[in-house]
Amino acid sequence: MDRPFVVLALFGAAALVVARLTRRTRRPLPPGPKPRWIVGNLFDMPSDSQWMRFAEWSELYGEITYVEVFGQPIVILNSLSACKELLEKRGATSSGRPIGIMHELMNMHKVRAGMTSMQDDPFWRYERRLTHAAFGPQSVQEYYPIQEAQSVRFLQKLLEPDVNCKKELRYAIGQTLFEVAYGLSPEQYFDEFMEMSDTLLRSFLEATIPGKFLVEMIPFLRCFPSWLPGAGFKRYAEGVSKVSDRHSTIYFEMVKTAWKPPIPPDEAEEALKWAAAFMYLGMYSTNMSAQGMTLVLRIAGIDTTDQTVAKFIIAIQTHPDAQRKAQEELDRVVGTGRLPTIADRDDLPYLQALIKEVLRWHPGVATGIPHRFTQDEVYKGYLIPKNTTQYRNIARQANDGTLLARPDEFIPERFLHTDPGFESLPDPSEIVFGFGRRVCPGRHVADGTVFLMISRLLATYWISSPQDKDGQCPDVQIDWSGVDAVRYVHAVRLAYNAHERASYPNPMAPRFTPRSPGAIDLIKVADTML
Ligand code: HEM
Repeated sequence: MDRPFVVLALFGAAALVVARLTRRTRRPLPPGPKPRWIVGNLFDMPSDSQWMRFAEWSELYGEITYVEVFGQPIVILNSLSACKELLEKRGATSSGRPIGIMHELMNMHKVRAGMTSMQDDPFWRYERRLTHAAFGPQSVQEYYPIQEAQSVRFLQKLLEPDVNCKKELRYAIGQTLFEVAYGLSPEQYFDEFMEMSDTLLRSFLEATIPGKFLVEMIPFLRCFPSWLPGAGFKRYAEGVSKVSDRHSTIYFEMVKTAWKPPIPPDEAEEALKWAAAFMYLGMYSTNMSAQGMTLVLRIAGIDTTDQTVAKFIIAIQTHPDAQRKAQEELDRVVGTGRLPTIADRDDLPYLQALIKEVLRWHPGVATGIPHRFTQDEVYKGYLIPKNTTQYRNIARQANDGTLLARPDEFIPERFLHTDPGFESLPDPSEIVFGFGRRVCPGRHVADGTVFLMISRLLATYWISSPQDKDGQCPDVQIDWSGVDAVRYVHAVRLAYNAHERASYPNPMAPRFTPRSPGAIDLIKVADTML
């Protein structure tokens, strides 16, 4: 970074710190690592594998850790009970989002990324209401035919020689979300859209990492022209902003004539009225709130769901016993003459336990999407000042050694609650989708997609690691150390790529072998039409 730029940045930060120090603190702040002068805990903050550092802090400081970066207060909620108390019971003061300057510069704030980056205000509450109408537990039943058709399409693709499994999986999940959100499929634009969604999600999440972009701590830096040395963040944001624009514009143009809103017609009319109000207030630069809403549903929903099914595929190759047990249950309950449907779910306890373990094992959104406290709060005698940014250590909660034995291992049986001591084990879907008012609104959609994909894969294929030229199955090596919201995606891809780099005869890991000639027939005749 350039020297004048650093001097100005430090000057701004010093002003912030002085302002903060002069504030009278009535109660102690929660414990945490000692901050340095001006920069605070900047150098303590990990830029990746955040959840692991946060977990180390939880050993030292307990269920809530306090840090500061350039005067910006941050708390990390490590325990489930702190999350439930502060995010669910006191959701009225803990459901804001940090004011994301990078998100604004990347053109995601208020307009493009829709509700994910909106504040806890009437507009956001309205969008949540619409989303609930479209994706609540009852409404999602309408999408089962879409999810079933896409799962069949995926099974059929796997019959083809040299199929690229990860590409086809992503395609199936992406198409499901497109059809759910817009009632149509983008067909010729699909690859381009998926690539853009990838960029947008990665940039969105990167901008939530504390200390990653100085401008988040020192807002006046945003006024610097992008050609100035050291203002690389602005050039980066401009690049992402172009992707945001293209993503929205083409897609909206394409769907505006054919859009079947995923909400009842009277609500759609209401949405248009609100959109007009947004435009009037300058909150939406163009078009309608539905654009932002459905855009974020796709971006927030594709990678998370794709990686959950990918995680299953990785886990199951190395756990043949779990695979065999789930298949025995499916054969007994569903039989081999048809594919499983959502209606079978309640009769498949082992499969349900397996899916819970997939959700729990290395959760994808490891530290959640940060919230902001909109008022001072007091928790167990500690002050959490207004405007504090807050992370949840979801990955640690899912790996809490006091609640479950051998947390690193993949053990579906732990959710059958047959072992003494496991009775109090929380359901992972109450952790990995977040908490309180901001809880993931797409969780019931994800639930259906994940169940249909996993149950149908197990019903028809035996999934194993690829063999090398000597017929040996190499171990799947995954570097989980980089797991957090951003890196997780890379970790799963690494697992696939490891095989690709090793150039096995079939480079597409893993191997899907139809379980029987009957299974092949079942896949071939299954309907992909809605
Ligand atoms: C297994 C799949 C999924 C996981 C693990 C997941 C997880 C999460 C988490 C942890 C959050 C943050 C909650 C918070 O801020 O406290 C979130 C937010 C969100 N998710 Fe999901 N999600 C998944 C699938 C989906 C799907 C399929 C959709 C869309 C249909 C979706 C749409 C959203 C949206 C719009 C938000 C932002 C909500 C807001 O800010 O009010 N997610 N998700």
